[in-house]
Amino acid sequence: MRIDIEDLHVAYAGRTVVAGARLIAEQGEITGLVGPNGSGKSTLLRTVYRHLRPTAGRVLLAGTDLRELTPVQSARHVAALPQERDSDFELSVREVVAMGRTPYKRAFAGEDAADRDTVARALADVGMAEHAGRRFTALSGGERQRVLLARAFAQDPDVLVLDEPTNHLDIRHQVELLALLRAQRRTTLVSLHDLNAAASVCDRVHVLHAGAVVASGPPRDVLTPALMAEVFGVRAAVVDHPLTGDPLIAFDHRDPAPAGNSPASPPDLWDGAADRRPVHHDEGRKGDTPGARLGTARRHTRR
Ligand SMILES: Nc1ncnc2c1ncn2[C@@H]1O[C@H](COP(=O)(O)OP(=O)(O)OP(=O)(O)O)[C@@H](O)[C@H]1O
Repeated sequence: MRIDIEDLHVAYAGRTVVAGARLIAEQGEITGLVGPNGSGKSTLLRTVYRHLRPTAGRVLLAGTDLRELTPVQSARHVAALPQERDSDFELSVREVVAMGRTPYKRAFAGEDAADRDTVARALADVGMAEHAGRRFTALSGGERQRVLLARAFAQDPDVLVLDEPTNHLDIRHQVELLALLRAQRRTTLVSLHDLNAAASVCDRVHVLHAGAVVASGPPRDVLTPALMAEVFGVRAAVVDHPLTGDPLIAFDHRDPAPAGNSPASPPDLWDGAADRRPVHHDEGRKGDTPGARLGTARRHTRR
């Protein structure tokens, strides 16, 4: 199922933190959301899993405004791994994962064989099958993370919304999780701080800056040295990964900001104040905004 986010505005106590964000997560693709701290990634994702209501704009699920669906209807289609990881369940690991089946159950109905299979598969997918009987609160941060991800998988959703799913995971489990997302081919909208992970796993990425999407497209087109400098305020080179051929962003950890450069305020990212359209690399792509090109961003060459 495709997700369309149209001119989304979200405010906390009257303070707008997402201002006119617009993006598409295509059916079966992995769509990445990247951006500096506080740029609005979690806030945008919260509107997709209905933790927050937009102050303006819409979120469409396969063309239907989410507000037209009941919470149960949307929970049958959209599962989330939120950033606020509820962690005080006095439940077993298996019971936490079984909560993912709730949208499919009548009140007080028990589990059937299909539910049990789905829960077992979800636990196995995240490598937690042998911990099924343990108390959730006795797990490490990374283990809890994997259990909450299994709960989202157990919901058997068309759309996965994942806020920093690799947080707390060691590198092996990060790689396994990203491989699993790729293999599942569900519509996935995922925020990631690890730009190299985003470059290797995402079909396309959207860069949020101060609540607006300022660049969109395949990772190789978007995650350029110019964007690293202008949005993140760091020096970086982009090379081909020697093992995979994916873009590999090599950061200069010794010298954070390029000489004389600090992260730009959003309007500086547009070419021309009269035409404040964000930078997209999907020109001609149905439903995406055609736009100006960011500074020295490179043209798409691969993928
Ligand atoms: N519950 C809240 N109440 C008030 N303001 C909030 C709340 N949650 C986030 N904000 C503010 O909204 C802005 C966007 O925050 P958000 O968490 O969406 O950013 P983010 O891009 O996910 O950040 P990070 O990379 O640090 O996780 C920030 O200025 C933040 O302080």
